[in-house]
This record gives sequence, structure tokens and C-alpha cells, in this order.
Amino acid sequence: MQQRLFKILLSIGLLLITSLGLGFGYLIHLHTQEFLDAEVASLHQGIQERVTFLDEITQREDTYLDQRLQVLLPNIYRLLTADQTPLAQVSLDRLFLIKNMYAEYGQLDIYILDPHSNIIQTTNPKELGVHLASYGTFRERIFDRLQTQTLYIDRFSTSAVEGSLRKFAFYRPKTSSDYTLEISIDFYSYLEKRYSKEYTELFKPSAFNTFVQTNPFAYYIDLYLVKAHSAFSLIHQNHQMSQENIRKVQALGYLEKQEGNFLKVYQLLKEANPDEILGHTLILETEFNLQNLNRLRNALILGSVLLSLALLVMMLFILRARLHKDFIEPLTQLKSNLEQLSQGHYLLSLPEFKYEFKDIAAAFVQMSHAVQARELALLEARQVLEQRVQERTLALQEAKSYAESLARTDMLTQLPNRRYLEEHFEYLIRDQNTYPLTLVIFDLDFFKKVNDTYGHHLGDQVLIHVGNLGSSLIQAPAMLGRLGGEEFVILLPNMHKQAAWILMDELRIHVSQTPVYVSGQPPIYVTLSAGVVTVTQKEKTQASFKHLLRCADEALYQAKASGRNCVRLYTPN
Ligand SMILES: Nc1nc2c(ncn2[C@@H]2O[C@H](COP(=O)(O)OP(=O)(O)OP(=O)(O)O)[C@@H](O)[C@H]2O)c(=O)[nH]1
Repeated sequence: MQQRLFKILLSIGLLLITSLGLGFGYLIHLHTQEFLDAEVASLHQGIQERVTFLDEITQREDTYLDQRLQVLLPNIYRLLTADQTPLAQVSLDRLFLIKNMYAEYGQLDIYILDPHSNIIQTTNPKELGVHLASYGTFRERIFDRLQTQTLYIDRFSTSAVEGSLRKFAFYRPKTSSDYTLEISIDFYSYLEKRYSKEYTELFKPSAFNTFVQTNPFAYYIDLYLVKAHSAFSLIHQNHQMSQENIRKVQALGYLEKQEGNFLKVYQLLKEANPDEILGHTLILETEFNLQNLNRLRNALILGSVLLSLALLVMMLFILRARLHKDFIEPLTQLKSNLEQLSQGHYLLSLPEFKYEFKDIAAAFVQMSHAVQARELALLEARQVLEQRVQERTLALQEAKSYAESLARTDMLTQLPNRRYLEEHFEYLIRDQNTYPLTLVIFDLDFFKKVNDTYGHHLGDQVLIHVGNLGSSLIQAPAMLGRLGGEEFVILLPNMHKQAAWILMDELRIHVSQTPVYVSGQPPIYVTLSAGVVTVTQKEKTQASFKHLLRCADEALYQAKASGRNCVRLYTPN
């Protein structure tokens, strides 16, 4: 039982620990996820603030530069073509000369574009020969506008070739001119010149790396300026973002991609209508290395499971000990008491129990006493029952023997009846020592007359009287019985016929001389006639009760025929 209980407890405990471990694990997982989300959000928030600030500065400077460039571009054109040199043939030296004149703008570059948007001369040699019309909507945006106006100042934008943030301005002396003058101002170097270096540091791509350094999980960040379907990296220049990601981030605003321990997050920082000339979409890309975080989370989960396991083992041991003391021990004690009770030991000495076992023990003792009392009562009842059974058996035996005696007794005279006489004859005839065996039958003479004269009742008294007289003359094993009516039979073992004749004659005389006295009546005298038959041992094989009765009856008939009141011996013819 203890083992089973322990197994049940162990199963419950294991279930508990599994759920506890899983619960803890889930909580830790949620917590780390929340923590990570908060870190991601704080990083993005910081970048967003910086970008918003940059955006404000950009817009302000854009307006300011627009005003200045409207004056600057015609001036540069005039300076370049002062000696009547056609724009298409301005020398590189001249370009650099002019460029250096405007050092206050920081990194300023001058370009001369041919009618097909090719850069044919520039202070930025990297871009020489670049066909600008192949970049996005350059021709539609700029060249088409210059068909109707001579000056077009573009927004701040990334350089298609370098990816740096620049302000672009275009000028044609006449709308019909073939060649175009373009200048670009590097935004960061412009800011450095206009403000201070510390100030511009905030917006430089390298400054964004501080976000990576200060965030525990950040691994890599980039900002993309999206033009139509191309994205230009502002931090890691020349870096590209896939078309698929651009579309997804534009549609969802936020996108997360997990690859092993690395998490990439894309967030739309600024969305603009691509149809608007100044519209730029800004997408932030951040990448986080979660290796340490995952390791920490796994260690925490494992730790919590191990701790719960240790707690469970401890709890189980304590519980088992308590269980044994508070539950198993009293139960074992009660079990042994029950065994004692089943063996009939009622005087139980129960030890001190605790808790509910105290009540159980009390009830148990009560039950024991009740059982004891009931058993005693049962014992007594059994004794009474046994006594009654004995009494009833005795009564039954008596009733039986009474019934048997009734079955063998003539009710009127209380003498053996014909059945008893026959049984006794069978007994005597089987015995070797009863021969010669004599059977006498006697009959009252003219008994009808007695009945007729004195009534049947007095006739009965006469029959009883004669029976009594006969009984007084014989002793067992001889037997006198009433055959029926006024006929009687006497069985006389060990008696010769002469002796029997003498005995019967004695009875005849005795009857004839002993009247029946009934009050108010004269004495009633009766006589009897008798027939005697004797069987020797030799003759016993032919002898039966019926046969001897018939023989004796013949002798009786002789006696009747001889005038009655006499005894005749049977003589076979
Ligand atoms: N009171 C009384 N009478 C009985 C009983 N059994 C038989 N009797 C009568 O006994 C009488 C017998 O009559 P019988 O057979 O004519 O013989 P009997 O008158 O004795 O004449 P014999 O035998 O020829 O001397 C009848 O009247 C019977 O009714 C009995 O139990 N009680």
C-alpha cells in the first residue's frame, strides 16, 4: 500500500514538475521574448529619433540650399563659360578651379552632362562616363523638366553611384541647350562646413554604429533609402536590399526574420508616396545576435527545472516520511488490531492515535465491544436454542413413542392391539428359547346380549374389565391383546398346551366369577370361551400368526359349539 501510495505521489509529483518546468520555461521564454522586444524597440526608437532629427535638418537645409543654389548655379555657369568656352568643352582644371572657389559648401562636385544624360566631365572621376538616365527615372524627373525650365534643384538624395547623401542641382543656360551643368553637394561635408564637426558626426553613417555598440544584442544596422524599387544603403554604402524585402516591409511596416541565433528586423521609418518628387521611403534594417540570450534563457530553463526537481525530491521524501508516520503506521496498527479481533481477542489496547485516526480507533474499540457483546448474546442464544432443540427432540421422541404405542395399543382397553400382537408373535417365533409357543384366542359369550341389555357403553366397561382380569394373570414376555370386538389373544412363550389350557381355564373361572359393578345396576356376569393352539420348534416353519389364529379360532369354535364357557385345545383333523 505504501509503495502504491508512493508511486501515485511520484506520478503526481512528476506531472507537477513537468508542468512546473514547462510553465517556468514558458515564462522565461515569454520574459526573454519581452526583453528582446524591448531591446529591439529601444534600438529602433533611438534610430528613429536620430532619423527624425536628420530629416528635420535635411528639410531645413534643403530649403536653404534651394535658395542659394538658384543663385549659385547660374554663377558657376557664367564662370565656366566666361571665355566663351562651350559647356561641352570646359576643362577639368577649370572645373576644379571653380569647385575650390566654393569650399564653403564642403564636398561640391561639378558635372557636365551631354544630351543623353552621360557625364562627360566632372570633378568626381569615379562618375565620369556614367549614363545617368539608366538610374531610375532620371530622364523623366530631370531632363524632361529642363525642357521647359533652365534650373532644377533636386531633393537630398543618395548618389546612384556612391550611395552618399547629396543635394543635386541642374542648370541649362537655355531650354534648347544640349548640355547640362550639374552640381552635387555632399550633405555631410556641407553640414560640417556650415555647423561644427561634432554636430555633423551625429548624422554620419559611422555614428549609427554606436547603436550597435551600446545594444547588447545588436549586431548590424543599416538604413535604406528606397527609390522606386531600389534601396540605397545610407550606412553601409553600396549595400542592397532584396526586392522581396522592400515589398514586404512597404506592405507590412515591420518584418522579422529568424535564422538560427540571428534575428533580422526591418522597420519602415518613413513612408512616402513614390509619385511625389521628394518622396522617399526609409527602411531600417537591424540584425541581432541572440546566441547569448538564447544560452542564458536555456540555462535559466534548465536551472528552474533542476531546482523544481530538487524541490520535488525533497518534498517527496518529507511527504513519504510524514505519510509513513501519520498514515501507514496507524493503518498497520489498526490492521493488526483487526487481525486480533478476527481471532477473538476483544480486549484491545490501542496506542495513542492522532488526527482522524483517533476517531477511527475510538470507533474501532466501540465496534470491538459491540462485536464482543453480540458474540456473547449469540452464544447465549445458541445455548437456549440448543436446549430448546433438546427439549423439542425429547418431546418429539416422546410423541413418536406415544404415537407408536398408540399405533400398537387398543384405545378402549389399553391392551396391545392386533398389530402389536402380530409384531410380538414375529419376535417370539424368531427366538429359539420361546418354544413351545402357545397362542390362545378367547371370546366373550353372548356379548351382544350385554350390549343390547346394558348399552354399548357398559359393554365397553365389560371389555375393559375382562382385559384387566387377563392382564393380572400373565407376565412378559407373555402378552395379552385385544384382537377386535369382544375377541382377545394371549401369546404364551415356553408354554405347553396343557399348561396353557390350565391357565386359560383359570382365567375362564376368574372371569365368570368376577362380575362388573356399575352404579345403579345389578352386577354383570360374563363368561368366555377359548381355543388354544401350540407350536413346537419343529413346526415353526409352517407357523404364521394368521395360521395359528385360524387354528385357535377353530378350537374356539369347538368351545362355542360345546356350549360355551369352556377351553378347547386345537387338534388338527
Ligand atoms: N360394547 C361393545 N360391543 C362390541 C364391541 N365390539 C363388538 N361388540 C359387540 O359384540 C357383539 C358380538 O356379538 P356376536 O358376534 O353375535 O357374538 P355373541 O353375542 O357374543 O355370541 P357368541 O359369540 O356366539 O357367544 C355384537 O353385538 C357387537 O356389537 C365393542 O367394542 N364394544
